[in-house]
Amino acid sequence: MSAPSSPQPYQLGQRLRCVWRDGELRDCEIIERRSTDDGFQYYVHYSGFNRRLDEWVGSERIKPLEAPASRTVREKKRKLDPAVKAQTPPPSANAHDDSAAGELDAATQREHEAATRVKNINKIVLGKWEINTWYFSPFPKDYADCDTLYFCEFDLHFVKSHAALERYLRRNDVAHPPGDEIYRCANISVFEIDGAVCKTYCQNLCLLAKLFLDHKTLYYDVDPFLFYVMTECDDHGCHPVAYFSKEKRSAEEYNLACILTLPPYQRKGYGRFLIAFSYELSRKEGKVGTPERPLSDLGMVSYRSYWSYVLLSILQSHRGAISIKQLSEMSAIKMDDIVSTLHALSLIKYWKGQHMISVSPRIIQEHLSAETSRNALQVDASKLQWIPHHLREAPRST
Ligand SMILES: CC(=O)SCCNC(=O)CCNC(=O)[C@H](O)C(C)(C)COP(=O)(O)OP(=O)(O)OC[C@H]1O[C@@H](n2cnc3c(N)ncnc32)[C@H](O)[C@@H]1OP(=O)(O)O
Repeated sequence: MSAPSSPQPYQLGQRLRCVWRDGELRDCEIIERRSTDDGFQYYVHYSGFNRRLDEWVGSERIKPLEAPASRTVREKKRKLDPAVKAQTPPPSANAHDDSAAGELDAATQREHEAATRVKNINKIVLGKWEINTWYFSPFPKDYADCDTLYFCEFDLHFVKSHAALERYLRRNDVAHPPGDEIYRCANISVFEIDGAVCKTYCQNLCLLAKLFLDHKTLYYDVDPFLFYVMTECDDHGCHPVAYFSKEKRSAEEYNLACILTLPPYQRKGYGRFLIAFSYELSRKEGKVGTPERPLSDLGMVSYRSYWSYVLLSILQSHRGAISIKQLSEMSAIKMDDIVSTLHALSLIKYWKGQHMISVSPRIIQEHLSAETSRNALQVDASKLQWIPHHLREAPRST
């Protein structure tokens, strides 16, 4: 009798089904394949789900595509609305393909996916955290295929091993990000870092952030940007928890280019705090602002939540009629974002060529009641020490 021949490996691009973490089968596509001592491992993308859920799996989890996806899985997918979708913390969230994909044209989207299809770094160590990454990031060639990268959380220098990090930290006694501390309130500080001055730090921050941002392409050209790093401070230093970047000059009224809350700190209100902070900076500039597009799925829910809260709060305290323009002047939110938010809340009608805000105190109260029961971290504008970039003295040449 001859030995049974080993099964044919699955092919790249093949559509199959894969056992998901909850034991259910989900439709998937094979993106990449690698051989191991026991056979093959496959990098799979789950159809209709965000790429941050892509993962390497053994062949035992893969099944042929015989029957259509089970009704339970399909029905669950359909029932999830954008806010509910992301409620389980990512990357294990049931987050479907993000809105960003819809905002890019199909060719750009295909090109982007081809270039970044397999995650290169699987984990990072940053301060006390070991964090699973979500997406590909273009680290220099020598580091591009490390399973884990080790960062100094204060200057973002990265190395390939724990031992190398320990050696580095013994020689390095910084305990906060570079740049100027422009905000301090209780244990929270925000540092402003100029991309043209602290180039390496800002490039490293972009590379690190790209591990959690799918559709951003700023990595090396950091000179035109300012970076705002939010930290939690204790006796050991100011530990980074979130950041956003902002163009020094934006022709499109962008007041924020990229925003990230590090995964261990997500869902604590830090993203909302930084979004509010970005509008506080716009207010100081005497401008309205809007985030750079495309927004990710998580970016969209965060902005929608912030815009809704701010607009409803103004409407609640305002007496008499109010126009979109007035709302924009009071909030520093761009008019288009106000219109789309009020549409989403069904609080606006288009009548005789004009937008009419139509709202009752009861509806406002209903929307805001969930908000007021939470203890959201607020920006205290009196603690912000900041001069808009265009008003600063140009550095004297020597
Ligand atoms: C312009 C751009 O840069 S778009 C790209 C945005 N950045 C990314 O996608 C990077 C990865 N994601 C992140 O870093 C974070 O999810 C951020 C920055 C988008 C949000 O940061 P967080 O600190 O988690 O936000 P925060 O806790 O303040 O929550 C803000 C709101 O977003 C919503 N939200 C945030 N994360 C989730 C989630 N996983 N599931 C459901 N809702 C969520 C919540 O509704 C919350 O509103 P609430 O206050 O009404 O509950």
